[in-house]
Amino acid sequence: MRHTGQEYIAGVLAGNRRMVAKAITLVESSRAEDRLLAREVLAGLMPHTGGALRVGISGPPGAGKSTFIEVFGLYLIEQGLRVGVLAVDPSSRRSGGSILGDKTRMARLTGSRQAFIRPSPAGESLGGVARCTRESQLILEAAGYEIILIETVGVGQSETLVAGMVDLFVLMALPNAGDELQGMKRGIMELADLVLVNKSDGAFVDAAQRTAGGIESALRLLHGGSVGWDPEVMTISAAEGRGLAEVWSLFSRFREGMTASGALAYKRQEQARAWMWDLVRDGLTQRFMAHVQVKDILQGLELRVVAGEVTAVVAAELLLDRFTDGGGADGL
Ligand SMILES: Nc1nc2c(ncn2[C@@H]2O[C@H](COP(=O)(O)OP(=O)(O)OP(=O)(O)O)[C@@H](O)[C@H]2O)c(=O)[nH]1
Repeated sequence: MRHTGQEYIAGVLAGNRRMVAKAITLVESSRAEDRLLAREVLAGLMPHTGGALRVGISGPPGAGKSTFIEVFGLYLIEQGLRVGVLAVDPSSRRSGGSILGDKTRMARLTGSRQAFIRPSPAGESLGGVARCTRESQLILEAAGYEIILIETVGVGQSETLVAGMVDLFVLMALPNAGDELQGMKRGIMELADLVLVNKSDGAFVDAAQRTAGGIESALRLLHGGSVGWDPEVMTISAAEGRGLAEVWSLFSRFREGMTASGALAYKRQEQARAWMWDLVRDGLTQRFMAHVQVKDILQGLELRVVAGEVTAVVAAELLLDRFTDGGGADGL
């Protein structure tokens, strides 16, 4: 049965898990009628959002992100909090599976009534995944989830997207004394508000300390992280559940400090502004590609550009003219 916008809104605000799941399915749909309904639902929920701490977690495969999210999520629940977990996983398109896709990986957290875990939507472009994740985040906030953890796998573009939708961005690293930055690109290190060197247990404790020291020096030179916050480095062991209270206390310190200084409000305002422009750009591209007059000549023109018969500049101008006045001089 199809629900009305009001039913979605009331269900989500009441924290009804089934309605939360359905509302996320709704925003994941790209059908025109679903988009219209999703817009109504999101507008109704909007005044009830913004209360959660939004955290992005990234790092190379095998760093222990899933293990950490499971134990940290359970720790937060013990503190009386409700936790939402989302993923931005561009690889889910190809493999069909995804981070979080396999629920056995976070079995205990998945089983908790205080947690809501949603894998990355499949079959979407990275921009599409980002849109769904942003909208799902709003739904979870309106439903009363107080901490939203957004996991992403380290492939560059997805980190930048996630960093653009969260308050605090965490990078997870492995103890590896020989290569303290572990091939992490400078641009990604610059996004980090906190670097967690995981697996600081057993034989890895010393290596983890050395890695943390190396990363600390690198961070000092980078001057990265959120405006108004100096990035920090900590060693933890997700497997042994060590460091969870310290991570939570850092999150709280981040939120309090950034709220008091106004930096968090400013960051969110700028994120909203950038999000709007992302949507305008995406929408324009979609409309451009679907424009009849543009479609008429697009393919042929592209081939002529590739063949060197028409310059890119002339071709682009011609296409844009067609788009804006539906005609344009065909002076080729
Ligand atoms: N020794 C040790 N092993 C850990 C720790 N955390 C995770 N692991 C192990 O490291 C492996 C990878 O952990 P995951 O949590 O799946 O890592 P991930 O970063 O989510 O990996 P991807 O989803 O592939 O990106 C698993 O075998 C974990 O059991 C830790 O703190 N100490």
